Amino acid sequence: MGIRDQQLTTALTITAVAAGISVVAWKVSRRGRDKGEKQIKYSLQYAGVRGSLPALYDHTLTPIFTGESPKVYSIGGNGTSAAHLEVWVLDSALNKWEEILPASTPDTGASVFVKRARHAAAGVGKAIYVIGGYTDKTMGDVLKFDTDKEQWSTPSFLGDLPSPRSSHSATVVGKKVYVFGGIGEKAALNDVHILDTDTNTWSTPTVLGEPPAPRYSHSAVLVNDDRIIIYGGHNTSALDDIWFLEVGTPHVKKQRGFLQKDVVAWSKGVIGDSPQPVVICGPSGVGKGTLINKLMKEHPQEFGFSVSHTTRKPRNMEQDGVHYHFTERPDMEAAIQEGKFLESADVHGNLYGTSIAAVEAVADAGKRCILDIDVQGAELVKKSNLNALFIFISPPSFEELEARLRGRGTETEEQIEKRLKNARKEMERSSDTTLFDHLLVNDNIDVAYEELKRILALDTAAPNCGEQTEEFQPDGRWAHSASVVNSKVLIYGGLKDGGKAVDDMVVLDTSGLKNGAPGTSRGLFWTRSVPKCEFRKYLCLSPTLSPRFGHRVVSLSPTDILLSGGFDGKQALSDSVVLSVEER
Ligand SMILES: Nc1ncnc2c1ncn2[C@@H]1O[C@H](COP(=O)(O)OP(=O)(O)OP(=O)(O)O)[C@@H](O)[C@H]1O
Ligand SMILES: Nc1nc2c(ncn2[C@@H]2O[C@H](COP(=O)(O)O)[C@@H](O)[C@H]2O)c(=O)[nH]1
Repeated sequence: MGIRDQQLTTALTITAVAAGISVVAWKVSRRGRDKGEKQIKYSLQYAGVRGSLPALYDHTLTPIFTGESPKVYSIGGNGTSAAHLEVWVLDSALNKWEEILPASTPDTGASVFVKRARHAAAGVGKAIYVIGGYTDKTMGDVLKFDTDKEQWSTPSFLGDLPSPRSSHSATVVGKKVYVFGGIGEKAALNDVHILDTDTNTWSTPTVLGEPPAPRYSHSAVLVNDDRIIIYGGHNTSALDDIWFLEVGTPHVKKQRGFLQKDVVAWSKGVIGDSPQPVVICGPSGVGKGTLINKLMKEHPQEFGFSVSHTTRKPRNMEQDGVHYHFTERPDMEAAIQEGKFLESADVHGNLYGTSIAAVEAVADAGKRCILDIDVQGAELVKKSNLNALFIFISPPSFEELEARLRGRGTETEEQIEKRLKNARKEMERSSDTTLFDHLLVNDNIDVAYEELKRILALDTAAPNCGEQTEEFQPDGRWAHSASVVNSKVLIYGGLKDGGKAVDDMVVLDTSGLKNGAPGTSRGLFWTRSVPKCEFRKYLCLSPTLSPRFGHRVVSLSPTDILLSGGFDGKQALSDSVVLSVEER
């Protein structure tokens, strides 16, 4: 089969080394949902050197699962020596690397592989798709490697292939491969392409939301099985932003059904929790606005009002942008079609709605968002990913409601009649505990206000702030690696501005992930993984694991990560190391 054995060094095995080498533990505490200290501890254990590849970087590592332990294929890359840079395989059960000399294809009589680096590779079933890359020019071809036959082919695809690019990402979700970004022939890219390996078709989906800036040498890994987390990369400088490309979230599935097209959605990652929003509902004239005004006046730093859009005309004292964004129906309908609204409804003959931007603005100010919306809107928010607290305000009697509405003197008789009619329907929902968490009767305003404050203070589900006791924001980096263990994204090495290779690991904790498209993805936390000295001590068991970039990682199991190769600034590296990550 053309496999040439390479002499391998297997001086250390996983069990031999892992035993007894307690390496590092680190702790991050934060104030959050539990209002106490939350500790995240890992210990990383050096697990063994598993043979050696040629010294190389900017290659790809692709796992193919045939049994319990995968085979990992290293393809292409740059190396100190130009030879032996086609395909290598690590049989993780046998613990050894072997070079594969791919079988020739009948039409060419030779392997169709064209030497390349900074390409992307995606393993689906037993096939590996190699997309683009760079030799002496940027490449746009797509090759397929059959791991059973150990043979390359150049498949004919339907649809348009991604434009030539290198240092892009290709992430496998089911049988689809999502290609993002990279650097093209002229500039960095931020486009998304999908390869459906079932139909051999390339397509460009409808992309919802604001995309990240163009970038290359970023990392892309799948989290929650339904979104790809993109971190860092380079454009004109090292990037430190976090993005989610949602490919199978409920929002994306809903939009797919609605638009009858393939849809993906961008959501920007935000560090820290935002306080739980509060939805205040109740019939017109019950006193929602009066209660909210009191709350905002007494706690201006804690609460922020979500300024709705409406097609209703302004009342005397109402200011545009403060009480409402007063708008024309066609404009508002167009914005709703563009997906800019969290909810919208026809209320008493006018269109009202909460824009995503209105809620984001309050959350960005670190305040707890108050939404004053009708029951239809509350139902839609309930179905969204806002995770709000729902309060229904009820009048002591229908007569009192009518008296308040008339006493306010802001509506015509016709409008009052309409609002009272709708009030009866809304009141029927007041005790629906599937929708509302609290029912508050506004009889005496001072008593009702105290009750509202009690509800808000007693809501233990609501984090009071997103503050981390250990504030930490890593510098941007590119040509790093990322892998996921238990919702934690382990980011290792890479380059920082100034062009220096680094050897630190930072961890992005996504276990508290909230919200998402069509808004931001909140609840992320950075943790400083391993104190550097400890990590070095740990690493000194493997003297060759030095600062590096252009290395590659791949998950061998839910807890074991294989890291191989890279460039330390002077030379290509040939080591392969398994990090065994234990969370306690
Ligand atoms: N507990 C109360 N006792 C007596 N009057 C009240 C009480 N609460 C509010 N009001 C009065 O009732 C009227 C309606 O209140 P408000 O405008 O706050 O209602 P709302 O629920 O916000 O109405 P809408 O949904 O139409 O905006 C106002 O004149 C207000 O001063
Ligand atoms: N579904 C939504 N309902 C909203 C929104 N903003 C306000 N409202 C509700 O409309 C009525 C009437 O308000 P008014 O200011 O004309 O008296 C009231 O019940 C509000 O709760 C919204 O964005 N979405």
